[in-house]
Amino acid sequence: MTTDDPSFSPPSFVPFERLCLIGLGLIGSSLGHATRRAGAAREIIGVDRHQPNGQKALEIGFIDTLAPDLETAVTGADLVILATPVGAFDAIGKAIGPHLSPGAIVSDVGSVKGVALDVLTPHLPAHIHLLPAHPVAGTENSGPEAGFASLFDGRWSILTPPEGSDPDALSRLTAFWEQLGATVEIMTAAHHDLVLAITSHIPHLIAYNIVGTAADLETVTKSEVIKFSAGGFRDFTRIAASDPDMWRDIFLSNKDAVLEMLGRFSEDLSVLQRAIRDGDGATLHDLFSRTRAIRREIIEAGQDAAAADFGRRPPSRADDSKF
Ligand SMILES: NC(=O)C1=CN([C@@H]2O[C@H](COP(=O)(O)OP(=O)(O)OC[C@H]3O[C@@H](n4cnc5c(N)ncnc54)[C@H](O)[C@@H]3O)[C@@H](O)[C@H]2O)C=CC1
Ligand SMILES: O=C(O)C(=O)Cc1ccc(O)cc1
Repeated sequence: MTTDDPSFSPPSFVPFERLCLIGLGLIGSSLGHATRRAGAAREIIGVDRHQPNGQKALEIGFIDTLAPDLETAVTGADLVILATPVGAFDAIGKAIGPHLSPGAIVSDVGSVKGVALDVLTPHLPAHIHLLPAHPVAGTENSGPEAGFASLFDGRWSILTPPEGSDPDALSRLTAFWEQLGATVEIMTAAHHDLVLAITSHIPHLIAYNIVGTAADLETVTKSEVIKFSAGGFRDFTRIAASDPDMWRDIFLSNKDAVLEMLGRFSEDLSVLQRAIRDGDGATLHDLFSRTRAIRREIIEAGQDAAAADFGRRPPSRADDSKF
């Protein structure tokens, strides 16, 4: 755990009795596999709106029981994790609120954290510990068959506890993520959403846009785009293959931070546009040299930006003063 708050006690590992996973796709299934591997919960209950995904989860075996509905799923659970697109959180919070066990921890894995606090808080009784989380680990794939136990190994899991959160509950959730292989970082939801807007959300928007632009060109055929796609474009197509529901919800719920970062991005893009128009090679070369140095720093710190290594934490803390 990396936190400056002196009120936290070092996490000790006590497995949860009953983990409830709401949403059994890529992240829900990875949570199930990783929890089993670590022995971090004695029992795993799953529920999914899409019946075939629930059945598949049982068949693969990363849950013990498939609940017929949300109310049954959360009954008796001491840890409930929402692993659905963030747009579903409001309705789920409303449905589970009255059925949660006293003292249960409610968490999530959503890619936007302000929304988790805003929409879940009003639905939860005072005895519930709401502790939102975001594992910075994933792939472009979806569904229960896409998950795997090592997804969180060596990755960051960012926790965004609201002010006044119970230190023991926070300590237990921290220990849980550490058992799953992640390193926990604690920050405010607002700061998380700003940082992830530039490191994850805008890159996805750029990928969706560039692949869309290429697909819509009149003078270049789609088969030419496929045939001659160079490495850079292929990387964009991987990211642009990410789940449409999930990413629609991310952009709609992190609107302010994404628009703020998009404004900066557009300004910088205009500078490049002007440099190209003016034949200003020095400006282009200066930027490309600076960005090449950043890539080298990431690699030296052990954070290879290759797809499979997205979000992997460095072996020692990287100097993040430049980011
Ligand atoms: N895909 C990724 O790489 C990462 C995703 N996340 C976050 O994790 C969450 C889940 O994403 P994935 O697992 O990738 O999505 P996914 O599409 O693989 O799985 C989502 C599952 O939730 C189910 N679901 C949707 N609405 C539901 C509802 N109202 N009640 C019950 N089940 C419902 C779907 O049927 C599906 O099985 C999202 O909030 C996303 O922002 C976080 C880190 C990485
Ligand atoms: O596959 C990739 O490149 C990703 O970016 C995965 C990812 C998607 C969403 C997140 O909130 C965190 C990680």
